[in-house]
Amino acid sequence: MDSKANSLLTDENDIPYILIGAGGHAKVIVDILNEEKKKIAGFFDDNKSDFENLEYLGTTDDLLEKKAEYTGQYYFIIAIGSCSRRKAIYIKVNLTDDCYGTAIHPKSYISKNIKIAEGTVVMANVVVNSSTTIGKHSILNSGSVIEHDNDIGDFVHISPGCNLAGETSVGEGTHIGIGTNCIQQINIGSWCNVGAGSVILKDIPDNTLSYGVPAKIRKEGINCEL
Ligand SMILES: CC(=O)SCCNC(=O)CCNC(=O)[C@H](O)C(C)(C)COP(=O)(O)OP(=O)(O)OC[C@H]1O[C@@H](n2cnc3c(N)ncnc32)[C@H](O)[C@@H]1OP(=O)(O)O
Repeated sequence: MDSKANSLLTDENDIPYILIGAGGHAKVIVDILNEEKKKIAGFFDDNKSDFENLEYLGTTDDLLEKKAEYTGQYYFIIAIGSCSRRKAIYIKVNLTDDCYGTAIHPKSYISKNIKIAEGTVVMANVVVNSSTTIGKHSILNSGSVIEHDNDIGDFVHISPGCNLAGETSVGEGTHIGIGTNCIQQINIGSWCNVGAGSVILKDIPDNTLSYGVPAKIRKEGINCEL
């Protein structure tokens, strides 16, 4: 890759992005970065070398080998929908946190009074209200509403059309299924899987599968981190 042009970069907004992953989730991130008028320098993927007319840069092993030449020149996003795979790639490529950027759709509403950590992706029509914290490498998928004073962990996926009421927390790696609603002041644990269309009325412990209206625990001790 020609990095000469990058030595002329002066504005942080001009720093090009590199995606790790080239599936359906990555396609949506490409759209968001295009909407944000960000440049995309290419992608790494272990299985696919042809994606959205972007330059193929190699496998994650290649990235591991060549990462020094990318550091400080690009923002990376791990563009993989699975929470456990996203974390596994994060551990494997071992880039420092400042190597990661965010992708935030311009047609989302994000309160100025919140924190979103590096690597996180916010899709179209998302609302994030005041005093909420979103961890790193998480996904707020299309049309989800994260109310005030939420605490969303790292590697979380809030699927399209979910509504989380105020003062709710979601632990690391948890996937909340499409169209789920959650009342206020609920604690959802780490590495949980909540099924589509659930209504969460009670706290959900770590490592559980829950679903239904109201959501009930269907399986304990699941380890979707592995
Ligand atoms: C942009 C994107 O695409 S983002 C991705 C969005 N995707 C999602 O949100 C997917 C969420 N996944 C689900 O809801 C899945 O059904 C899961 C994870 C909850 C369960 O999957 P599995 O463990 O494979 O369950 P399985 O399909 O075997 O179903 C077992 C039983 O639970 C029921 N069931 C499964 N999911 C649900 C649900 N969400 N709500 C109510 N009942 C359910 C099934 O009907 C079945 O009932 P039965 O035994 O009476 O026939």
